[in-house]
Amino acid sequence: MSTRAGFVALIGEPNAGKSTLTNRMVGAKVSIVTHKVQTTRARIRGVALEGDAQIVFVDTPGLFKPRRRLDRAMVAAAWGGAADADITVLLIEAHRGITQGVKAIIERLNEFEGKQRVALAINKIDRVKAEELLALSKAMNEAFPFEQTFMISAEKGHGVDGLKEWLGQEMPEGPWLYPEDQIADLPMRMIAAEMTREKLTLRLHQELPYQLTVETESWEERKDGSARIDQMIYVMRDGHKGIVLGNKGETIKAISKAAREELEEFLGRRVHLFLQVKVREKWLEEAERYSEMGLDFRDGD
Ligand SMILES: Nc1nc2c(ncn2[C@@H]2O[C@H](COP(=O)(O)OP(=O)(O)OP(=O)(O)O)[C@@H](O)[C@H]2O)c(=O)[nH]1
Repeated sequence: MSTRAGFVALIGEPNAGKSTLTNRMVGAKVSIVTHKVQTTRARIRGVALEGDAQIVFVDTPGLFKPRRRLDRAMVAAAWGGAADADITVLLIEAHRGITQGVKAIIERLNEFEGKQRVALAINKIDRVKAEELLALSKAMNEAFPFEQTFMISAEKGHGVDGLKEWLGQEMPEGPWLYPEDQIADLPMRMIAAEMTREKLTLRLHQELPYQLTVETESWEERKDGSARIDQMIYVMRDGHKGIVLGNKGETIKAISKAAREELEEFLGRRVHLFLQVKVREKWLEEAERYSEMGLDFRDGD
């Protein structure tokens, strides 16, 4: 069977319904909310299956009109995420029409000059009358040549199947990006490891974050309702170990604190997190490391 897989960037103003739409497409399956795309430009909202296609929805945060330099840089990064995606879906709210925010997004879309495939999804159609909807769709298509226009209610489910079907068909041929069983329910141990890896990525510079991996080694539920979680950070060189630990262990302490706080928030209870660092020169070649990450390890890859 030939499979398809690709990325769909969901863009839209805050509150447009991006999360509601993703949850609906992903269905009962848990979305990988914490997983960052390696570039850290985009966040994965969820992975949906449509026939033989795997659709990875990525978020492009912060689509607002930037004033400060930093904000502009963030917005540029967000648009980078959209440029990397196979298809971009602009989600707008039917009852709000073409707002200033939507206008600004269209302006940016026009800068892609036809290099990016863009579809329009008018959401919350349950809040407007049919005539209004048609007028909005016409005005939007005059402002930008959308490849397709979908009218949906992410909350009620109307029109969502049509959108999903179309996205599935349009994904490029290729192997799935995530193994099927991993999407359904990403084990908590892996989510916890991802959280620590994210903190390492935020704190360490250059390529180091790509040269390490984090595994949850044990997870103990305690009588008082808290959890004790032990994780191992594998690095490739002694020097890297020193960097991860930091002066007097400062770096690892800060990472551990940040990861623990996020875990506590996620789990809604107290967590005791213990991190250790081990040098494992060849972890990239060890099959076991891959299965822990939910990836297939094949000889010769
Ligand atoms: N009436 C109606 N409300 C909807 C629909 N879809 C989403 N909403 C509501 O719109 C609000 C925002 O939805 P979210 O999915 O959180 O929006 P979002 O775009 O993910 O927001 P950010 O994560 O802040 O960017 C929620 O209160 C939803 O219940 C819809 O089809 N109809």
